[in-house]
Amino acid sequence: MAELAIELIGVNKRFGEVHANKNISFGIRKGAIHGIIGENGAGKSTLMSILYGYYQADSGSIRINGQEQRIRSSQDAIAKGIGMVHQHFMLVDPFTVLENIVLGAEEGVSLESSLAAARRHLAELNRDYGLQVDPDAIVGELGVGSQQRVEILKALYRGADVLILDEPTAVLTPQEADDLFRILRLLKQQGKTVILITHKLREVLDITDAVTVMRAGEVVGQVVTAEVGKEDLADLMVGRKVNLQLNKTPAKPGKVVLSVSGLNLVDERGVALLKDVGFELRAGEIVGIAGVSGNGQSELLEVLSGMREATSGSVNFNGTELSTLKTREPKAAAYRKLGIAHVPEDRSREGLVKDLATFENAILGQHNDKSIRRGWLFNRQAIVERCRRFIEEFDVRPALTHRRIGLFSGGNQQKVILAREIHANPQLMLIGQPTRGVDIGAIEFIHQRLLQLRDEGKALLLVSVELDEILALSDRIIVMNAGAISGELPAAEATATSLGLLMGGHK
Ligand SMILES: Nc1ncnc2c1ncn2[C@@H]1O[C@H](COP(=O)(O)OP(=O)(O)OP(=O)(O)O)[C@@H](O)[C@H]1O
Repeated sequence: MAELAIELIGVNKRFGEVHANKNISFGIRKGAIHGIIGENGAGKSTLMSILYGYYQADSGSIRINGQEQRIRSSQDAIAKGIGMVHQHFMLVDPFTVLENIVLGAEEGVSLESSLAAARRHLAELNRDYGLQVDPDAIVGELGVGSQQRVEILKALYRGADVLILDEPTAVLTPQEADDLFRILRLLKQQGKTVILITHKLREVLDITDAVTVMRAGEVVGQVVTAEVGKEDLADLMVGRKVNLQLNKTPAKPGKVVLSVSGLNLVDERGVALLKDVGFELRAGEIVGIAGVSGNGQSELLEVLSGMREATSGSVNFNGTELSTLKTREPKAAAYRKLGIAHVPEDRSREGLVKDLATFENAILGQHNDKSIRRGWLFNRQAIVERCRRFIEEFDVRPALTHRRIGLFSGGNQQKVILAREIHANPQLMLIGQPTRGVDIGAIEFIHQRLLQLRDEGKALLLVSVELDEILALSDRIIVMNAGAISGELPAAEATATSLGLLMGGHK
């Protein structure tokens, strides 16, 4: 049997009443790609944060290459050969790749000599691992896929033998994800150990050698990937049978609810973010907007939800021209009153107030709703009661109305936002990345709920970087590239490849 790179033995971690890691024990083989999967809140990130020295375990021990080690900080983890690529990159945008890589790893030598040595070392790493990163490129000007490669380079430069990647493909196109996997396979070939946290079972099956499955803080399975299928993994994760196939009947589109034409948005630096965007959306249909992040989809949602003013163009919602709408309140509030709900892409910044309790978040944007007021005052009991219903219907875990929402895992936060927005009974729902970072059980639930809304006659505009999601839910698909619409396809005719090409700007 191959040696173990990492062994976790009886690791426990509590955050107050939440037992995030319960007596976790398992090993990771040297030179393997090891997947860690589990529902939201299962404890994956906590465990990896312990391994990377962010948190200290309450009890238990860690062996690296057979030696028991205490990892007191991230610097300590790096010194012991563990590197981590986070979901949110930790790079300095105005610096070059080379400067980013040297930053913090100068080790007392002069910057000049360390830069020259780093350049040589970088060229070797680039060659050995097929990373193809230009050392002189400005990081802020690189695409997401390249920035991720810079993070990998940074970890390798610091001597990582074990590389932890936390949901690395969440922001990548299918082509970029394939490229990342090529790199991970090269790392494996060269004897590196890779730990991959992901919610995507297809990736787990494609690339990992073994998988650890976590549920509610515990390890509930440790399997050899070649011996299992997608359904086995899904069932293990969720603890019940999961229906991976969506039950979707053909749409019955009704009247036009949203009509957008000639929409342009130019930012304060004169950069065109939206270019002559136009489309229609009908009641009872889901239109998906596919695209690599940063190609105008976010700005489109911002304009349609009233958070940002377009430079020119027309947005007509149910006969009301929104671009010239006169209101005394903020536009976003006025749009809500007209019947537009919004599930924002960045849920923690725009969808929630992290320091407020769940019940307070359950009514954001709906403060004028008479059923939760007593004259000028709020009816606190009614608000908590409404929140309790949301928690029950959407299976929010833990089921605590007064817990700070920021302490919930991403998937559970998303359920609270969806419950709130659906409760407003809108005619149009603008939905950004509905299942980003959300586990498979919750995705199943959210997808069914969105289809149900469609079948009830709502119009849904769905922005997602997940092509599988766009393909599964949409009736029509619009692709955006560089701020413009690069194509439109009926969902039945679209494939990941045809969309991927349009996303890259190929017509
Ligand atoms: N700093 C913290 N303070 C309090 N509770 C926390 C903290 N970090 C995590 N938790 C709680 O610990 C549990 C495990 O969270 P963790 O982030 O490890 O799960 P996860 O499996 O990584 O979930 P996800 O897939 O959503 O990223 C959750 O209930 C979470 O709310």
